[in-house]
Amino acid sequence: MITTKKFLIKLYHNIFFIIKNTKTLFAISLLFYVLSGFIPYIHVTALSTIIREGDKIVGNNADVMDTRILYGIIMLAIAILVDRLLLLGQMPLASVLSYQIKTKIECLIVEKTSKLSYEYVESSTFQTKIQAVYKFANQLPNLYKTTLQILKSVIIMVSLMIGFQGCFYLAFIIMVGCLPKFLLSYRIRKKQHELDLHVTSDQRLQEYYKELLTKSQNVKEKQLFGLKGLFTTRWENISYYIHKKYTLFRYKSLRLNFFGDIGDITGYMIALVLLLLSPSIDGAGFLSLSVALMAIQNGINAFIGDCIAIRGQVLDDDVVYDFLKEQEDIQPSCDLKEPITKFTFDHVNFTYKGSSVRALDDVNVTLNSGETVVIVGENGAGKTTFIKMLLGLYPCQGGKVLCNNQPVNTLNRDSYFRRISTIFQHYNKYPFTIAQNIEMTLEEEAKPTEDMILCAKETGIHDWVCSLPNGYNTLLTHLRTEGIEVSGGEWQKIAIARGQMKPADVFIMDEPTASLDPLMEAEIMNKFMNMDSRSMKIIVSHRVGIATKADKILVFKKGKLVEVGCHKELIQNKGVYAQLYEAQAKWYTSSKEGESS
Ligand SMILES: Nc1ncnc2c1ncn2[C@@H]1O[C@H](COP(=O)(O)OP(=O)(O)OP(=O)(O)O)[C@@H](O)[C@H]1O
Repeated sequence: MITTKKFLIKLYHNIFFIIKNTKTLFAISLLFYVLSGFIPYIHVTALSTIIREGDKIVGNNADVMDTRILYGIIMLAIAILVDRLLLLGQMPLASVLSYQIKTKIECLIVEKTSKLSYEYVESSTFQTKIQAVYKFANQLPNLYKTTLQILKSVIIMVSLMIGFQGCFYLAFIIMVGCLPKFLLSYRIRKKQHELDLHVTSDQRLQEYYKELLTKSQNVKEKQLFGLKGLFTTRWENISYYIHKKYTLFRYKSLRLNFFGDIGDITGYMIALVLLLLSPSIDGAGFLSLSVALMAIQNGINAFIGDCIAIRGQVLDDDVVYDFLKEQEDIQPSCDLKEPITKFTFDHVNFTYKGSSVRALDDVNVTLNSGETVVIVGENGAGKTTFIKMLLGLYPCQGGKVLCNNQPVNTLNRDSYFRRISTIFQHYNKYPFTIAQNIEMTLEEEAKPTEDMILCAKETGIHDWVCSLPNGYNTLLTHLRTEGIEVSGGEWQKIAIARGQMKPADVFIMDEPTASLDPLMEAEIMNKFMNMDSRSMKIIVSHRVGIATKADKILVFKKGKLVEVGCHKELIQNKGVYAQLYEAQAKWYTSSKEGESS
C-alpha cells in the first residue's frame, strides 16, 4: 500500500523529470492552465452582474443601458473568447510536450538497455520488465496534463470561493456531498488497477491467438494442420473471458458512481435550500450564487477525478525509475588498437543462469589469424556458446578468453566488435532496401558501391538483384506496402553479404547457410574460406563436409572440446569427428547405392 508521503515523493520526481526535459514549453503550458483556471470566476462574475443588472432593468428599477450590464456582457464575451483561445493554444502545446516527454523517456530506456549486459537483456526477466517499463513510458505524458488540471481545478475552486465569499460555507457543504464520490472513485480505480494486472497475461494470449490467425508467417501451418477452428475457439474463449470481466467491472463501477452522484446532488440541493432560507438573499443574488456553486462543484469533481487518475499514473512508475537505476555492464576503457591475431581459451567454463549443466566445460584452444576454423558437434554441444564467449557476450565463470593475450572482458566492446564480423543463425531481416540491408546506411537511394557489388557477387545475389525492377533499391518485407518478400535462401545470402561487407580481422558464420541449396552453400563456403588469407574465418556448421578444407576443426560434445585438428588427423583419430563424418558420408553413399540398385 503506497503512503501519501511516498506518493508525493514519486509525484515530485515525475514532475521534476517532466520540467527538466521540457522547460519553456512546460512553463507556457503552466501559464495557460493557470489563466484558464480563472476563466470560470470571470465567467460567473460576468453572469451574476448581467443577472443582477438585468433583474433591475426587467423590474424598471434602472436605465436600460446601465454601464454595469454592458461591462458584464463584455466580460462574459472576453471570458468565452479567452477560454477558446487558451484551448486552441493548449492543443498543439500538449501534443509537442507529450512527444518530448515520451521521446525523452524512451531514449533513456533505449540508452540504458544498450548499457546492460547481453546475458541479462537476453533473459525472460528482462523481457517482462521492459514491457512494464514501456507501459509506464506511455503514461508519463498524461501525468503532466493531470497535474496541471489539478492545479487548474484548485484555482477554479479557490477563486470562486474567495470571489463569492457569501457561498463559502455552502461550498463546504458541497465538498462534503462530493466525499462519497471521492471514496468510491478511489475504490473503483484501485479495482481497475487490480483487474488490469489480472488480465495482462490473458490479453497477451489473446494477442498471440490473433497473430496466429492473421499473420502471414502463420498461415501455412494453420491451413496445413487445419488449425483455424482450434485457434478461433481459443481466441473467442479468451476474448469472451476478458470482455466478461470488464463488463462486470463497468457495471459495478456504474452502480458505485450512481451512489456518488446521489451524494453530489444531495450536497447541491442542501446548499440551494440553505441559500433560499438566507434572509438577505434576493432573486438575482440567488441565481448568481447558485451558478457559482455549480461551478465550484464542477471544479471539485474535476479535482477528484484528476487526483484519482494521478494516483494510478504514479503507481507503476517505480518500474521505470528502478530500471533506469539498474547496474550497467561496465564498458572497459581499454581500446583494441592493433589487428586481432590470436584468440586463446584458457580453461573456460560457462553455465547459463538457471541451468545446472555446463554449456562450456574446461575449454582450451588457440585460434590464429589466417586460419580457417570449423566448429562441429551435435545439437546443444556448446558451439554457439563458444562463439558468444569469444565475442565477450557472457562473462567467464572460470578461466580466461584472451584476444591478442588481453582478456576479452577488459577490452572496450565497440573497438573490439569493430574488428569482428559475425552472422548468426538467427540473423535479422531488416525492412530496408537490399543495399541498406547489405551496407546498413541511412541513405534512401543508395548507389551500390564496387565493394557491395563484389560481396553480392560472392554470395551469388548480384544477378538476381539486377533482375529486380528496383535493383539494389528494392524494398524488402511486407512491413511496407511496396516491400517484397524473398525466399529464406535469398535472405541468407543478403545476410552473408552484409557480414562480408564489414571490414574486419575475424569473420564468423554460425550456421547461416542452412537455407541454401547444396551447390550455393558449397560455392559460398569455398569463397568464404579463400577470402583474404590474413583474416581469421570461423564457421559453425552441422555439415561436416565443410570441415574437410578447414585448417583447424573444433569438435564439441556436451560442452567439452573433445577434439582439435585438421580433417586428416581427426579421421585418423577415429573419434567423435570421424563418427560424424562417416555417418554423414554414409547417408550420401547409401542414397547413391539406393539410386543405382
Ligand atoms: N540462453 C540460454 N539460456 C539457457 N541455456 C541455454 C541458452 N542458450 C543455450 N543454452 C543451453 O546451452 C547448451 C549449449 O547451447 P549452444 O547453443 O551453445 O549449443 P549448439 O552446439 O550451438 O547447439 P545447436 O547446434 O543446436 O545450435 C544447450 O544445452 C542449450 O540448451
